[in-house]
Amino acid sequence: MPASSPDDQNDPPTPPPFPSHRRLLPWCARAGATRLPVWTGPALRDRPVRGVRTRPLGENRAVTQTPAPAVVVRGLHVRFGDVEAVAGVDLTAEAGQATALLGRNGAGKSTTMKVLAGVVPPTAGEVTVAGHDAATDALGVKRSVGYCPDVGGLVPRATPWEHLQLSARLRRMPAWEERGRDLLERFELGDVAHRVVGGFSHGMSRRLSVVLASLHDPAVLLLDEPFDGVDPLGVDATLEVVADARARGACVLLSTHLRDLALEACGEAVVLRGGNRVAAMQAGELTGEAYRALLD
Ligand SMILES: Nc1ncnc2c1ncn2[C@@H]1O[C@H](COP(=O)(O)OP(=O)(O)OP(=O)(O)O)[C@@H](O)[C@H]1O
Repeated sequence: MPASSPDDQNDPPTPPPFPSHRRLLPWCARAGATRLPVWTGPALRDRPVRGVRTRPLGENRAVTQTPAPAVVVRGLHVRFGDVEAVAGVDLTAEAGQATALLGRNGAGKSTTMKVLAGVVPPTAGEVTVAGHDAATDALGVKRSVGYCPDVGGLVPRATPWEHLQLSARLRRMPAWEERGRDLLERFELGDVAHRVVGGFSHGMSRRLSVVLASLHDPAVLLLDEPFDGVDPLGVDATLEVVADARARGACVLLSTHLRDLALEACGEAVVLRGGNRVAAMQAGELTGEAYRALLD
């Protein structure tokens, strides 16, 4: 049996999964590569390179369109022991729409998001996400959504690349590496792709959580406080992910305290107070004055 096939001689060996661009070029030279492996390299946005993929997120990717409305919530109640966290929320969100969830601390935003993500069951009411009933088909809900929780969700001893690998494996995604690299680059996490996240700053962890939520192009994207502690470049990357999701027909729900960013990201706004929905309107109508009046 020959030591190597003709293909082996022509093809360079497989590169490490996420090499830094500095290590990649010597590797190609050593391997006698006649072609570069697919690699975007850091600072892609600032330094376009010939032959490097610059496809905008979302382009050429198949999307599972769900019939509108993608999210329906009717009379949602969530109780934790004696605490009524959500006390009668109604909400409808269409495919291709982004809706901001606003309200003071303890208003019930995160709890509503958790129900939409299929991680907390509704105590009462009707919740349908991408056609799946949250009370009876939590797994169907989980499969349809990408969820960035307000806190936690990351494994401190794993790296961003390992988080992506795990997420892709759980979702049985056959080809995800290029998408993963694109997202890490856009969120300026490419250089720390192999660093354990236990040492990440709060903003870095937030950015990685948005990356993980959007990796699989979910039909419903749920972002709970994605801007919290995030720098302006991270904010831009998050706005881009939201715009991309809307463009491919996904439904986005985004919880935040930052009214200005909510208006920038979303066309619709829902305001919660004391676990109740107190307003639903076009985001442009939510002036600072109107918002303050709704909070009091
Ligand atoms: N697991 C829990 N056990 C008991 N009470 C809870 C639990 N989760 C939430 N709550 C309570 O439910 C209410 C709503 O909390 P929630 O986190 O949904 O509010 P929020 O609008 O997201 O607030 P914030 O803006 O501060 O994140 C609060 O009174 C909170 O203390």
